[in-house]
Amino acid sequence: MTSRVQPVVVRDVVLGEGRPKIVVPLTGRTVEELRVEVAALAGHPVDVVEWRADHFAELTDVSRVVSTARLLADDLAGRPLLFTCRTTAEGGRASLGDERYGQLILAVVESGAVDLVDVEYERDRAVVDGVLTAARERDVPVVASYHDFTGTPGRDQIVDRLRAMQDRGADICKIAVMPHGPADVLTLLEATRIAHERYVDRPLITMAMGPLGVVSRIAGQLVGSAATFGTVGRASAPGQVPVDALDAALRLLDYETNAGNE
Ligand SMILES: O=C1C[C@@](O)(C(=O)O)C[C@@H](O)[C@@H]1O
Repeated sequence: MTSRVQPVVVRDVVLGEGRPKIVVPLTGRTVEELRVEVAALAGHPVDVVEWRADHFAELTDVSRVVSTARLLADDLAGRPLLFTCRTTAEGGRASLGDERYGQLILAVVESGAVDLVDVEYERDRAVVDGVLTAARERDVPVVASYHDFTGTPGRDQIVDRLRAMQDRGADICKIAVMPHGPADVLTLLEATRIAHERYVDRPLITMAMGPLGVVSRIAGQLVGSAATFGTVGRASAPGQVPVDALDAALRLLDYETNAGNE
């Protein structure tokens, strides 16, 4: 099977090639808590760090958010930093209107402090397009995201949404769903495979959340999901597993390195 995916390279991490990359969220409320979380990453298999800024107590102070992003990037010493402000509509904590949401993300992109930025695809169209344009100018790859915390859309709906993200110019297309039974998990995996093999030529990140969905967090290489979120400390979404176990599972399922075992 040949992959048509154009990998996204952030520092020394290649998304869209080989084993899925491990992303760890930081959910501290203060600068001090965040720095403790960064220090705790030492010795763990972590490819990318996500700052879930919606947990930050000073989220409404844009310059404080930017200076904190810089500080975290320094502390991370070369590990890529993904900036995410997850709103309440998508399972996060930030209740920001479209305008303030857009201003915050734009300020972070324009600061040059982060390596990747998440934008919620369902936000106001002009806001999403504004972020995509600014990020392109600054060479900051954009992860377009969509979360359904209530259920799992049908297979074709998931595929269509991933394609729509690509058509709008996202560099990476991400969908998280909530399964209510094993069939929902299989729907998510099958939709990912179809999008990856037939329609989307850039990295995808998909997951079924909650305990039922754990298999989707380790099966990415099989179906074409380029990254998976795991924990060092607190989880940012239901079903995330600790990174050491996650890494062991990804290695076990790595069919490229298993090829010699036939
Ligand atoms: O979008 C995602 C995926 C996620 O919701 C998960 O289910 O692992 C975790 C979030 O931190 C991240 O922004």
